[in-house]
Amino acid sequence: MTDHPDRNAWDTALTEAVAAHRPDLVVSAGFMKILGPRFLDRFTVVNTHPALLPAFPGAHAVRDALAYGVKVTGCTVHFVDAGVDTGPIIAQEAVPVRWHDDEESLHERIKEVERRLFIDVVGRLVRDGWTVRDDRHVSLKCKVCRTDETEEA
Ligand SMILES: Nc1nc2c(c(=O)[nH]1)N[C@@H](CN(C=O)c1ccc(C(=O)N[C@@H](CCC(=O)O)C(=O)O)cc1)CN2
Ligand SMILES: NCC(=O)N[C@@H]1O[C@H](COP(=O)([O-])[O-])[C@@H](O)[C@H]1O
Repeated sequence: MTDHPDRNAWDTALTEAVAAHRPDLVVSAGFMKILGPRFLDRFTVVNTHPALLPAFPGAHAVRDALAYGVKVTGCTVHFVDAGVDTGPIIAQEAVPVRWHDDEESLHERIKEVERRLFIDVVGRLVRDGWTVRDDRHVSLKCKVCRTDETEEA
């Protein structure tokens, strides 16, 4: 971002650079910048966040969860919208907080879950598709039974 005069110019440059690859889906993990409106208008973006949203949004989720004293945290895979970690939630998984945890140990345990969950969810999104109800509620399609997962619930 320091190579551009402002966020708008960065947003435009990033959009054009990624568009050259013609992605069907953009995924972000550890991308620590807020994506701009031009980028989000052009691409569907999926992000992994190291907390159980809506709890602990932002750039320091693991630190904030520890400071709050939660006993359970986790990770969230979500679509990215113009807000900060406010996009529709696709999947979540809980991770227990241990009494001896510090930010590094807890974050590493969360990452172990993310590495599996993120890959699984992105794979299912691109293979089987998804639906979003009321602009908020995401259902992954079940290829075998050809229904939305939530219809089975
Ligand atoms: N428009 C969006 N862009 C991004 C989102 C999002 O939800 N909406 N998620 C992030 C990833 N992320 C959390 O998962 C996240 C990353 C960074 C920040 C943040 O506050 N960044 C600051 C700079 C912080 C720093 O450099 O330490 C900033 O951009 O001003 C919040 C959430 C991916 N992009
Ligand atoms: N708010 C965004 C955020 O905190 N993202 C987090 O950065 C880590 C990247 O791990 P890595 O550096 O080992 O790839 C991941 O835990 C991801 O959820």
